Amino acid sequence: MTGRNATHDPARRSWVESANAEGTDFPIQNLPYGVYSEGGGPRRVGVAIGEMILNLTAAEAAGLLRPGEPPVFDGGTLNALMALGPDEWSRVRAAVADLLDAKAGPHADLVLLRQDAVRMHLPVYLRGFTDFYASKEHATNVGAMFRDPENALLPNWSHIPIGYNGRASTVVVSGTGIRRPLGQIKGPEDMAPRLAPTARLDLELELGTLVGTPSRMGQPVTVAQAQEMIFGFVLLNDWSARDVQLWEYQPLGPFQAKAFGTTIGPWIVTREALEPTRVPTPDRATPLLPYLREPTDCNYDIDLAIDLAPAGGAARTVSHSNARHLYYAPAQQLAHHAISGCAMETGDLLGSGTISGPTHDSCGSLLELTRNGREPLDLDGVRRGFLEDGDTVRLRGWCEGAVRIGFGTCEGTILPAPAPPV
Ligand SMILES: O=C(O)/C=C/C(=O)CC(=O)CC(=O)O
Ligand SMILES: [Ca+2]
Ligand SMILES: [Mg+2]
Repeated sequence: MTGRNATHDPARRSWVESANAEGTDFPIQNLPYGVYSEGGGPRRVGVAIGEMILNLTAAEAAGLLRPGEPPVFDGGTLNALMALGPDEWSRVRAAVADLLDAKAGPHADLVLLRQDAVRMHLPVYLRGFTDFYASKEHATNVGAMFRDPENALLPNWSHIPIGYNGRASTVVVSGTGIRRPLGQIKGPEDMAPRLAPTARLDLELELGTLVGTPSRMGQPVTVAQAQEMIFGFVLLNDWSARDVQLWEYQPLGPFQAKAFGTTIGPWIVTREALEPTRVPTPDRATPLLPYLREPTDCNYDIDLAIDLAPAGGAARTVSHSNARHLYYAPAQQLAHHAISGCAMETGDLLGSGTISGPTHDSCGSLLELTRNGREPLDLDGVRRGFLEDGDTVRLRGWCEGAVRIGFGTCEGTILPAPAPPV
């Protein structure tokens, strides 16, 4: 489904008053999906509306969504809906919007809860996690620091979306503590490697793409088909241990430096909600091979921000970026992932790669913002090169169009390292 429909109408209002408030991330035009529980009860699928969550598991059981069809909201994840494909995603989205429309008014079978009264969970049973490297600014900045400032971008970068296979097992929902990892470290002055807690713990500002429709093993997909396979997007923080990374990454890429934790936001903003914010990828001097060419605008104009708070201190915004800087759009990443015949599955997560913009204050990692720790940030008197125990990182994302479409927040606090195994 492309183009605008009634679910994008900026004049539409909800009977849930907080959804009509200026500045809310969750007006009736957004309707992001999440999974929550209340008081230790079972997991429910819900949709964010203003400050509230609408219980879709209950709405479906009451016959208000997809009447007569097998349920999709009773499994405690979004996977069953994601597997149904774009036509059904649109129909469900339109039905949820109708239930919440100001003209409808509350219905006795609709269960609304306050978002601050529930616990959020991973919204999807994640099958795989692949992380890309798709911001030219980030790749240039890191290449200059880790390798050669004269040839910062490796020759393959302008032709191929570079990626590595991450770990779905340690993808966690916003609010989960992140334990400082142990790893092998060998600095340039060290005679031998040692096992130690990372001293260069970093964050990475990314957008996560969730695959809905699967592809078959042995069967490549076009960029246009890949676009239709995407169910939605989440904020994503790909925590990274830079000292571990530098020692381990050649020749096969990051391994333990990025396997200890990846945080995603609780709300999946659907691709359909973001339709009005589509923009083209940046200009490129090197033409892409035909299988990677963008048939129509495949990037999204999503403002992004990083807030950092030391333990007990106030949060400061340390970077502002935008997903439109991605040189390879999510659909191009997905088409590349499937070109070998690699099967993509419902519940696969693709990290965009760190999204850095063209200016220093739009960099998406501390590695770049502090120039590898040499120029620490000043957080109201507290200096930070890399993350300390107790620090909290919060990512935010939003689109400022005719209406604001927001992602909520993606947060994590650093916990002290474990004792080494003996
Ligand atoms: O340039 C390198 O050697 C590695 C850079 C990264 O940190 C890899 C990564 O996670 C990709 C990204 O987030 O853009
Ligand atoms: Ca990354
Ligand atoms: Mg990770």
